[in-house]
Amino acid sequence: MAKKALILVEGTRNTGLLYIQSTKYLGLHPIILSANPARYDYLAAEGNEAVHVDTDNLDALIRECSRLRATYDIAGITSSAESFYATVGKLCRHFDLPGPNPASIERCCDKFAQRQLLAGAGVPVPAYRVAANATDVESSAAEIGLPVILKPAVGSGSRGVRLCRNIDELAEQTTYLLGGKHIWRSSPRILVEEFAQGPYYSVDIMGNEVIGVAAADFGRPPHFVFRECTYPALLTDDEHQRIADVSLSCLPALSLGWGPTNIELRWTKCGPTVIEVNPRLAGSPNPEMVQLAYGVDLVTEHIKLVIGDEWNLSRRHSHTATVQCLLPDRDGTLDWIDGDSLAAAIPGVTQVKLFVKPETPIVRRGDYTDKIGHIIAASPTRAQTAAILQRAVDLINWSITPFPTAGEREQYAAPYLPD
Ligand SMILES: Nc1ncnc2c1ncn2[C@@H]1O[C@H](COP(=O)(O)OP(=O)(O)OP(=O)(O)O)[C@@H](O)[C@H]1O
Repeated sequence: MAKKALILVEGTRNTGLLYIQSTKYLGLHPIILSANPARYDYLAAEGNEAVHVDTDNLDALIRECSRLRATYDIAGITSSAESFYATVGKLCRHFDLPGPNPASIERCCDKFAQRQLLAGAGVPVPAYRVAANATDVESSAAEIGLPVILKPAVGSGSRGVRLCRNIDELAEQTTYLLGGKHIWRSSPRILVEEFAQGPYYSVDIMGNEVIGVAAADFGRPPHFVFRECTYPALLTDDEHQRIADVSLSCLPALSLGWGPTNIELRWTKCGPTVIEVNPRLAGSPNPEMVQLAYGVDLVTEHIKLVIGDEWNLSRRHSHTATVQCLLPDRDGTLDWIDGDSLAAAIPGVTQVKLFVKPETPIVRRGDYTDKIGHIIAASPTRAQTAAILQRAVDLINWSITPFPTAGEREQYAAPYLPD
């Protein structure tokens, strides 16, 4: 009998590995299709099967999956990467496998189209405009009123997202987005949005069911780099219900509801306001934290759905899990970083990850790549988790020597390619 395999189209820095591990846990053989398998260090390290293919080309992907079908029983196709999730939907349709609706995913990934659909359905969203040039940005900001958020209409990881508090910041960010530093995959479109002020919440939905709600905060403005995130968010029953209701109202508005959806909100003076609907699982470490807090393994349950099995979303416990991100306070060369082993040895610390090695240049871009590591702690109570995490964080130290010349900073701050 042919071996059962799960095809993963590309991946993400951390969640991709979770998908591989869950695939194996379910007794399936993972096969990764990638335009550049070398970009995932976890592929070589674990001896996983990777096939080199142009993942931007649907026909090439169909050919490759057809070829693999000669050897394997393909149980399902999925991805942890948002930019390939619509393609996954098309592949699933082609091979008659369970999968997301590709048209819904495509619409949802366009933040302007998403805003229009949500606003049209009466879901609370910040005021928004779309702009293609500096003049449009200025007039949109004038209509909405400062402060505003500027962000690319398509993107993830907070890349290019910035709070603009005055005209100078607005001009600076417009130049950044349109002046060649930001890489656009299609013609530039900038969203200009009202700054929805208030606490931030992230909601994990599977199908039509809210599984978890986290509260998070960010490093220093004008950027939005996650600093800390806790499951479950501290909410009254009524607040939880209002967040769940607004979140679930996004699904019919966007024709979503198959598999995982992650919704980001802020609780403004008008109540829960939707910042973004992501038509996929939240990125790592959220799935790990959902497992610690509620005992539900979202990645494994997603794969069960993908291969046509029944998922089990029942909560097994109610703990508090918090991640603290390690954010550098300056640019320069990382001389050393230590304390990770000591921190990891503290009971209740479940994960200590460092993403950088000594001698690495650190250039903060104001997005998710600024994180140099994170620590996760979990325990049955909120107070205990906070105390464990504080002990662990206090053990991690590092030193960064500023770059000697501005030129050196520029050299490392060269534009980077999207995932
Ligand atoms: N209009 C807004 N009002 C308030 N905060 C906002 C607004 N737009 C974006 N943000 C903040 O910026 C962060 C990143 O924005 P957004 O989610 O749109 O970008 P992204 O690139 O899709 O990021 P991610 O992949 O993390 O979801 C949000 O988590 C939110 O905290």
